[in-house]
Parts: sequence; C-alpha cells; structure tokens
Amino acid sequence: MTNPFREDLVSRSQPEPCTVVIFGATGDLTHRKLVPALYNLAVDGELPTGVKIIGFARREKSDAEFRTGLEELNRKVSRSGHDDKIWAPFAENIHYHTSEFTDADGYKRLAERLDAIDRERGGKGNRLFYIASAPEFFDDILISLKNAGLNQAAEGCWARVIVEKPFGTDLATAKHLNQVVNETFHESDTYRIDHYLGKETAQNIMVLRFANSIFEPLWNSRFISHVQITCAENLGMEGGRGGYYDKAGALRDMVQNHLLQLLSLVAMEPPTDLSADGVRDEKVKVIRSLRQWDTPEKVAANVIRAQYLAGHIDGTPVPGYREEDRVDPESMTEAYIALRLKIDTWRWSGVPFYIRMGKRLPKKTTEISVHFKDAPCVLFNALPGGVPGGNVLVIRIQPDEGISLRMVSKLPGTSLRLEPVKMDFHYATSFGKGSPEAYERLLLDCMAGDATLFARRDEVEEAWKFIDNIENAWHKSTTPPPMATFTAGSWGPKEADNLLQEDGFSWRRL
Ligand SMILES: NC(=O)C1=CN([C@@H]2O[C@H](COP(=O)(O)OP(=O)(O)OC[C@H]3O[C@@H](n4cnc5c(N)ncnc54)[C@H](OP(=O)(O)O)[C@@H]3O)[C@@H](O)[C@H]2O)C=CC1
Ligand SMILES: O=C1O[C@H](COP(=O)(O)O)[C@@H](O)[C@H](O)[C@H]1O
Repeated sequence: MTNPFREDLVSRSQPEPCTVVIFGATGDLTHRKLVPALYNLAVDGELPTGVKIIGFARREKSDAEFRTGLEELNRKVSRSGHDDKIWAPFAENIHYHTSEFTDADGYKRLAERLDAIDRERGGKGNRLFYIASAPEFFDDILISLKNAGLNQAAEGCWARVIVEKPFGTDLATAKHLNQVVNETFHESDTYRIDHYLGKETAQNIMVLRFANSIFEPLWNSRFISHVQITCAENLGMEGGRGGYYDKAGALRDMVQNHLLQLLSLVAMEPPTDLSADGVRDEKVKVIRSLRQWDTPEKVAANVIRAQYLAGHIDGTPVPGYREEDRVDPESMTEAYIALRLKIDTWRWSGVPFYIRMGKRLPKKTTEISVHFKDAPCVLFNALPGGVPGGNVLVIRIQPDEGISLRMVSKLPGTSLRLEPVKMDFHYATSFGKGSPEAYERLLLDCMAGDATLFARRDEVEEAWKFIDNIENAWHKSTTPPPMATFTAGSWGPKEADNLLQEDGFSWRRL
C-alpha cells in the first residue's frame, strides 16, 4: 500500500515547458548529445509541448544553417534513428543566437528574444540555461546572465542552470566556481551535470539495493570482501581531445566525478526519502568518509598511475600516449589509474574498494562488481577442484546494461562436482526496449525540477579534497610516486595487478 504522506517524494514531478538556451551550441556536445537527446524525448512523446531551443555561439549562422548542421548529426547518432516527420516540427522550435560569451549586448538581445517567446506564451515562461562551453567561460556566462537579469524568473516560473563538467580543476577552482554559481543562481536552481548518474544502470543501483530485501542485509563488511569498479575505454586521444586531456588526466577527468559518484551509490546508507537532498546527503557522507591518501607514501601504496605505450586495439596499431596528437611528448599525465579506497564507516570497515579507469584498454566497458566472502566450505573442500570462487554480483553500467549474480552450482552428472554459474538479467531482453541516453533523463529531470541525479556543491568539493591530495603527491612532492606503463590494448600495468594481489584478490576478467 502506498503511504499517502510520502507520495510527493516518490512520484516524479512533471517536466514543464521551457526555453532551453544552450551556450556553446555549435560544439560537439550539443550536436552529438544534447539535441539528439531532446529529439529522442520528442520521439518518445516525453518532451513537454512548447519547448523551444536557442543555440548561443559566436559563429554567424542563420536558423536554417544551424538546424541543417544539427540534423546531419542527428541522422548519424540518434538512438531511435531519424524520422523527418518528427524532426520537422521539432526543428521549427530551434533558433540560433550569435554572440560572444562576454558580450553584454548579446545577452541583452537574448533577453529580448526570450521575452518575445514568453509573450507568445501569454507573458511569462520558464528558462533553462545549459552551459556547454569550455570551462574557462563558465564564470563569464553566469555573470553575464546575472547582469542581464536572466537569472531571475517571472512570478510563478523558474530559471535554472545546468553546468557541464569539468566542475573546476581542483578544490580551489571548484569552490570559486561554486561561489560564482551561488551568487547568480539559487542552489536549488543549479544542476551540476554528471552524465554517469543519468545512465540507466547507475539509477538502478539504489533500486537494486533498497527495493529488494535480499541484498541489503548482506551489503556490509560481514559478507562483502571487496568491491571493484572498472571503467575501460578503447579510444585514445581522437578528435583533438589530447589538448584537454593532457591537462586533466584520468583521475580528474573520470574519478573525481563519474566514478566517485558510482562508488557513493554503491556504498551509501539508505536515504530517509527520495528527495534530491535526502539522496545527496547520504552520498556525500561516503565521499567524506574516504580515507585520505595525503602523503606521497600513502599515494604510492594505494594509487597506480600509468601511460600506454604503442600497441594494438582490435588488430589496429595505435600510438603511445606521449605520441598522441596534442599531448606533450614528456607528459606526466596519467591515461590510466587504479586506486585502493577505504571508506571509514561502520558498514565498510575493512572492505577495500578498487577503482580502475584507463584509455586504450581492450574494450569499452564499465561495471561494478561486488565480491562476497566465501561460504565456509567445510562440506565441499575435499571435492576434486574444491569450491570454485564465491558469489559475485556484477552491475553492468555499459554496454549490455544489466545485472548478473555468480553462484556455485552442482555440475550435472553422477558425481558431485562444483562449477560457477551466472544468473543474468539484461535490460534489452527483459524489458524489450533500449535505455534512454543519460542526457535524456537528465534534461527531463531538470525541466521537472528534480536534482537528485545532479551533484550538489558539497559532493563536488569533498571529491576534490580527495583528488587534490593525490594530485599534490604526484605533482608537488619531491618524491613523486612513479608513472607505470602498459601496452595499448592490454588490461593495464602489472603494478595495478599487484595492488589487488597484495590483498589476496585479482581484477575481474572482462
Ligand atoms: N563533447 C563531449 O562529448 C563532452 C563535452 N563535455 C563538456 O561540454 C563542454 C563543451 O564541450 P564541446 O561541445 O566538446 O566543446 P566544443 O569545443 O566542441 O564547442 C565549444 C563551443 O563554444 C563556442 N565558443 C567558444 N568560444 C566562444 C566565445 N568566446 N563566445 C561564444 N561562443 C564560443 C563555440 O562556438 P563557435 O563554433 O562559434 O566558435 C562552440 O559552440 C566542455 O565543458 C566539455 O568538458 C562533457 C562531456 C562530454
Ligand atoms: O566525461 C567523460 O566521459 C567519457 C566517457 O563517457 P561514456 O558515457 O562514453 O562512458 C570519457 O571518454 C571522457 O574522457 C570524459 O571526459
């Protein structure tokens, strides 16, 4: 039976019509992710009627030229294909606005355009500002919005801002950006996007843990030996990414945000309700409880950084990291990282969590595996082959989203032999439909005023504290921990294997 007092917290608010202004609208993110996400919402009938899109960038373009460029990409990348009959009315609501990010007059003209759109709607309307520019423009755009009065909504309406990653490059810059954000928009109207939180299986972690009664009693140090989070990519620095990446590295690019967010979903306590702050209060406690690797010795013992050397991916030769386009030939930036993490809470005392992330690994896959302690095998130890390993719950974030549970079973036959088997749930076959793209869910949530799947100020800052300690040991210490190497197309350096072997474990084979 539903609890009438909690219904407001469980049922989802309705996305509301609004004008979406995208800053950086001629860029890659807008073309490959944002507009296809909005289009797919239109295909599924989920986009509120009356949503308009204004693309903001400096290049001169007509609405028609802008729409043509978006259509070309949509045809290539849209998950539901491209249907002219749906695209045509959708594209009629897309407009282009030429301006420099720092040009006050451009924002004045934008305000006039938005007012004109709102007049057609009866005088007022909601506004969603999506900052999809390079990070050096985040401050300028926020301040310009405020100067043009665009951070204020009309009575009964809202003005919200989505800020893309990277949210700062360290704690100091993140704090500064948070201050600028909070001086322009209210925290409840601020949506720091982390697209991993919009992935279907990431959202399912809480459901798996808290809507089933069988997992939660075991979800602690009494039954779990360790947890692994692997995020492997086979791409390197294609498309000119080397320039950005060589300044960021795997720790800042992926661990500070996406992978610590996944970790917090796996390790958090049950929230008291499903409100955005209820969930985020619990997630931030996990990040705050991470044991700090705050000396070069602790970093050397618990964190492995590495670069790939030339090798092969799917039989094709690929260059080493330092030979990649726009990467410094003497770069000391990691394109691979493996970490041992300790969460100092009652629940996780003594349970190591391991994260590994790398470019140019053999394939693209992201998963979380929860490794349970072995059963006391007094009954089966004497069997030929003994007991083959223990229970492992694998949450496949991508591709082939789903969950599997490894169990030990009797091999059919007249003798008693044990073999591991897998109970496997695949989203695609169980529900008969593909998952929406992360950006679809996140855009819709923002239109509905639901910030649960967006990072809060304190989460971002706590994550940076942890990351900064490691970065400082690497780049500011007189005895920096070494940079390991591995061949592109292999599963990372041997030092990362040793990290687990020291604790009696090994990385799951993927
Ligand atoms: N691309 C991706 O897959 C992802 C990107 N992101 C983040 O999204 C953001 C945008 O990335 P991406 O789309 O790849 O970037 P791009 O470099 O492809 O696009 C940058 C955009 O900013 C505009 N621009 C640059 N300078 C100015 C200026 N002075 N005034 C007005 N417009 C300007 C460009 O317009 P013009 O063409 O007119 O010069 C272009 O529209 C970044 O923060 C990135 O970290 C996050 C996750 C994934
Ligand atoms: O944010 C980022 O994410 C991508 C990986 O995203 P995915 O959804 O394809 O798994 C990563 O390649 C990129 O370096 C990083 O900036």
